Amino acid sequence: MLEVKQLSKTYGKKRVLEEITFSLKPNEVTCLIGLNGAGKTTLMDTIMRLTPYQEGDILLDGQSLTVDDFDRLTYVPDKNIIPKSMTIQQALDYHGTYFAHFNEKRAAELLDFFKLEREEVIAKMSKGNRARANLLMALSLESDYLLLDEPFSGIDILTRERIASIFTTDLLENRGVLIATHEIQDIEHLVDKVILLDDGRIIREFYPEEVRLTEGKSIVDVLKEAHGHEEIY
Ligand SMILES: Nc1ncnc2c1ncn2[C@@H]1O[C@H](COP(=O)(O)OP(=O)(O)OP(=O)(O)O)[C@@H](O)[C@H]1O
Repeated sequence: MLEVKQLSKTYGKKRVLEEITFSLKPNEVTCLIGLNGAGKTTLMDTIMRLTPYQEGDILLDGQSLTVDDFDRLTYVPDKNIIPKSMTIQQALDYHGTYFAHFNEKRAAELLDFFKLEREEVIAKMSKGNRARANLLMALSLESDYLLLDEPFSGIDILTRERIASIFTTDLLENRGVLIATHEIQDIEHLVDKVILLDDGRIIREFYPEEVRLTEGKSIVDVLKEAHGHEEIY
């Protein structure tokens, strides 16, 4: 289990994460939602130690996360992670050379799933195909937890559906997934747990299936309600 405990972070004098506590379990898809600037990317960057934090702890299976643990976590940030001059094949070779936990068989399955060609050059690909290529590289690495920041941003509905459908295949095995997205409707049916961030704080953590059954509300309803916009949005 990956646990974030009482995590607080400031940028200069501004506190952007405030006593964040939650956990990710294997086999569970957790969706991180919140309006622009709520702190979703900062939280992911902080977990991955791309930016320092001031208070709190991040634990993996009960022990504080160390640099040796980072091959158990894969992060797909909200930007292209592959040098644009590379072909898909070159990027796969690069990953195979530098990451001991690269799984070539998995990469071949994902190429097929995402309908990508090995000779395609990243620079010449559409945004949607680049998003698929990023996921291809990330998911070809064996890891226990997957952190995805806005994997659907700027991507057409069919490509979004194709990407989202990866969660229903066994290509993810039993990873714990944290996914930050504004495209909530695309993954509503796949999400086990939701964390609602507002201004650096968790203001609600819930199981959408439970909320649907007991309150008749969707994830978007809960988000709108939290911000007092039941009628508009
Ligand atoms: N490098 C930085 N320096 C200073 N402040 C920053 C920096 N990065 C982010 N922030 C601030 O931290 C807060 C959280 O930003 P963050 O990008 O994490 O939000 P987000 O929820 O991911 O937003 P979005 O949905 O727009 O991607 C914002 O107030 C933002 O201005």
